[in-house]
Amino acid sequence: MSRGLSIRGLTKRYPTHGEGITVVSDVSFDVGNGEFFTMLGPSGCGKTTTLRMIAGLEEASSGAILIDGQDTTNVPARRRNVGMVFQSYALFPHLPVFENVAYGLRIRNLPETEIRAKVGEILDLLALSPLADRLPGQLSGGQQQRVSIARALVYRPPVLLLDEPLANLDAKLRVQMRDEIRRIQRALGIMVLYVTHDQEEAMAVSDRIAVFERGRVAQIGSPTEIYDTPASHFVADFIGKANFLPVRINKGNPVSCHFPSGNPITPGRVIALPHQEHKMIPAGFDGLLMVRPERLTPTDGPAAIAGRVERLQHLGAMTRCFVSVVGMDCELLVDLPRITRSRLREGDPCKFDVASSDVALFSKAREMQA
Ligand SMILES: Nc1ncnc2c1ncn2[C@@H]1O[C@H](COP(=O)(O)OP(=O)(O)OP(=O)(O)O)[C@@H](O)[C@H]1O
Repeated sequence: MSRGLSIRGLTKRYPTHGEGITVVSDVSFDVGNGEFFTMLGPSGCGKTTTLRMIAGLEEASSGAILIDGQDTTNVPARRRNVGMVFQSYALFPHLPVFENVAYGLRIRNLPETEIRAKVGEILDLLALSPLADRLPGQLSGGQQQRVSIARALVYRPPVLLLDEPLANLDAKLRVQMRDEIRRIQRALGIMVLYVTHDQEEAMAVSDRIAVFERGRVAQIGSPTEIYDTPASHFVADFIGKANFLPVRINKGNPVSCHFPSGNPITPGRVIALPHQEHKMIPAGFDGLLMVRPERLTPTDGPAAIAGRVERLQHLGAMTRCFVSVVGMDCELLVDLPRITRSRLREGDPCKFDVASSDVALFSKAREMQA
């Protein structure tokens, strides 16, 4: 029997006047016990709908949801043994913290001693014990969200589902709380399925991420895999910062092209090019070279890219340079560690180099069609 969660071909269609709309399309992934798995994507791409189908709050149009090998696709929400935390905390305003957390255990008629022990333990874990007698209205947003997490965890569900749990918190608290959620997940060794549209948050907490694009999974991988080897233009653009330079592709194997400066390069990765399987790319085909801003290094020697520093942004540990590329109508982002920034001034000509292993080539035509 396979352990963990298995999603197979999950699809959700809503009937509308015409043919209906498909908001989740053939989504499949596996999540292991104890894994922190995040569904990431822009607003409206189907993350919440997928999570709600896993929770049993939304009926799947087709596909299957298996927990520890058991098909739970048609099991009602209350019998699924998953905990769910929503963006809105949904606490009972008239009940103190302790009773908010104890509520679900009370309606299940657990003995009082057991309730006290279970609630006490989870309040300790979330550092909420000193606040046990307060009403939700007397708590900060972050504390209220911790109570709602405690309430979901008190049953010790093997799967915890979190839908944008930090959306209502300010930036600093969001960072604190995401680390807290990760700590609790590790301490309890439970599986967490997390939904966010914030790529930095996803990168910071997840073991693996599924990037969603218009109802489909565009890529699944560890944060490093997704950042270093994005599977498509969409993923490269959505995760972190990326420069895309239009280039003409040379015919040949391996595929090569030229930087705007005229320097040839054989990209470390070639992604989604037509005819790629035959290794015969039509000469003169348009492509996009992708390079991350921190992979560009200033040089005095022969350079891949020549330009002019238009603007410098000092961001503390690093400096972000906005560079206009010679002979091209495009702006390049270059992130430099603070230590090297003194070499560049606004208005100066500048040259940058990049290793071929740090360059990926995408098909421009195909991305335009998508
Ligand atoms: N009852 C419904 N009928 C028709 N379309 C719906 C219904 N519920 C949701 N949708 C549509 O399904 C799509 C996916 O919604 P969903 O909430 O899953 O996206 P999301 O990725 O979680 O976005 P967000 O981050 O904004 O919550 C959206 O385009 C939404 O408008």
